[in-house]
Amino acid sequence: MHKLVLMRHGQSQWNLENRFTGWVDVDLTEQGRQEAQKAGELLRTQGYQFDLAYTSVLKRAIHTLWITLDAIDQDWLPVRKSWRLNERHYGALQGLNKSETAEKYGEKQVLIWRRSYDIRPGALEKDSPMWPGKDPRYADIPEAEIPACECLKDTVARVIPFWEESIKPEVASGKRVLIAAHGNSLRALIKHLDGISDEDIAGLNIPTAQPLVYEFDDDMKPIRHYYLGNQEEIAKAIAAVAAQGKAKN
Ligand SMILES: O=C(O)[C@H](O)COP(=O)(O)O
Repeated sequence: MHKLVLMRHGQSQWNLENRFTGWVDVDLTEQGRQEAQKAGELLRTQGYQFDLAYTSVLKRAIHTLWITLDAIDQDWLPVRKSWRLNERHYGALQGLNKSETAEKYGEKQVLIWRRSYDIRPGALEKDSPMWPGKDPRYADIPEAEIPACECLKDTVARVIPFWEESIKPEVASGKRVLIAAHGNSLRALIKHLDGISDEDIAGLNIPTAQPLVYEFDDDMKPIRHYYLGNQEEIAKAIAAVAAQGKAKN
């Protein structure tokens, strides 16, 4: 049996402000750092140790991983960073407040932008300061692959090859792996692992900084998965993520 631990980053500044974030490199809030610390302490008390970690190239996930590894005294752990684990790119929605966007365009439209499988939001213009093509961390991505926006299907198309080619073989070889990533890059991976339909994935929301354990058989077939933390707290956090797209008035 093989285990894998997935974890979304802790609360970010734009989570707190309820803004579409995507590839904008915002940091954790103090609460987000505390959430990461609590997750690390939970992993430590339950005896988790790792051989390898993966994360994105966005600081909210990287800092979550740093804090978590420090809490389990594994700051030394090898870490592989990839843009393929980045949050889904929210295009022209990035920076907009989700509730205000729901007031302007309707909650139904925001739900479609947030949770439909293959409907993209508006694209960023290439002259936008948020266009990733000028960011040196993405210098190795062919221009044609640099996203100006993504639907979840696009995120699946970049996450799953990375899972199959890099992460899955390490887990299959017996390495204990921790992935610190983002709500939608994890939704893309979980959709693949659990065989969730394009329709049903709309109902999946991931709370911040809650360790999610996957167990696989020796053929890497998922056997079961479970959150380690307080189940009532996790259910509330999941509901809060789902409600982010509600209009205030
Ligand atoms: O990028 C963002 O806005 C969030 O991290 C994920 O947003 P969502 O839960 O609205 O998809």
